[in-house]
Amino acid sequence: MTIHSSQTTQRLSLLGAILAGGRSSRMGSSKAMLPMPTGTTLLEHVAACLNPYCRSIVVSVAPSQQLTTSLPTVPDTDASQGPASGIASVLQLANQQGFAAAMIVSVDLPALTSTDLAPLIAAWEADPDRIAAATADGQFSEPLVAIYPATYLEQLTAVACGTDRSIMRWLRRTPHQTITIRREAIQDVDTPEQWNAYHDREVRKNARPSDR
Ligand SMILES: Nc1nc2c(ncn2[C@@H]2O[C@H](COP(=O)(O)OP(=O)(O)OP(=O)(O)O)[C@@H](O)[C@H]2O)c(=O)[nH]1
Repeated sequence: MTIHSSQTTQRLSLLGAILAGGRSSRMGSSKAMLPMPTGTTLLEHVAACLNPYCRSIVVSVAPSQQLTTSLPTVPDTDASQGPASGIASVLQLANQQGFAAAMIVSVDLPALTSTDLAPLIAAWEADPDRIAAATADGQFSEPLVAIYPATYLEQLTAVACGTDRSIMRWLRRTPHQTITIRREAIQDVDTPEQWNAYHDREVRKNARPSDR
C-alpha cells in the first residue's frame, strides 16, 4: 500500500488549467503559440510552471480553436463568453474526474515561473475550501492566476451564463485569499509591442557584459 503525506495527497488532487481561449485580437495571432526566447512556446512554458504542482494539466480553448499541443483541451461551451466560461468548463471536468480544485493560469504570462506559484499552492493547502488568488499589490486580485476549489462550479457557471460575465468583478465580491507574488510574474502580454519589449528585456538580461 502506498502512503502519501497529506501534502502529496492534496497536490495529487489539483488539476492545472491554462486559459488559452478568447480572441487574441490585440496580439493578432494565438498567444499560446508565441515562441519564448528559450525555444519553447508560451503554452509549453506555462505548462512547465504548473507541472510540479498538478496531477494533470489541460488547456482551456474556444469551441472551435485548434492548438498544436499534446495536452488535452477543454473547449468552452459557447464562443467568446470570456474567461469565466473557460473556468466553468474546467471546474466541470475537475468535478467529473474527482479533483479537489483547479489551478487556473492564463497563457499570456511569459515571466511566470513555477517558484512564483509556490505561495499560492501553500495558501490553498492551508485553506483548501477557499479560492486563493494572486495579487501584485495586495489590493487587486488576479482571477486568472488563482486556485478554485471544485465546489465553485455552480457559482462560476452562473457568472459564465449571467448578464455580467466579468470574473474580475465577481471575485471582488467573493471572499477569497489574496497571495502576493512578483509583479512581473503576473504581467500579461496582450500586444506585439508588449511581446517585443519582453523579448528585448530577456535578451539584455542574458547578454554577457562584453556583449553590452
Ligand atoms: N477559455 C477561454 N479563455 C479565454 C477567453 N477569453 C480570454 N481567455 C483567456 O484569458 C486570458 C486573458 O485574455 P485577454 O487578454 O483578456 O483576452 P484575449 O481574448 O486573449 O485577447 P484580446 O482579444 O486582445 O482581448 C488569456 O489567456 C486568454 O487566452 C474565453 O472566452 N475562453
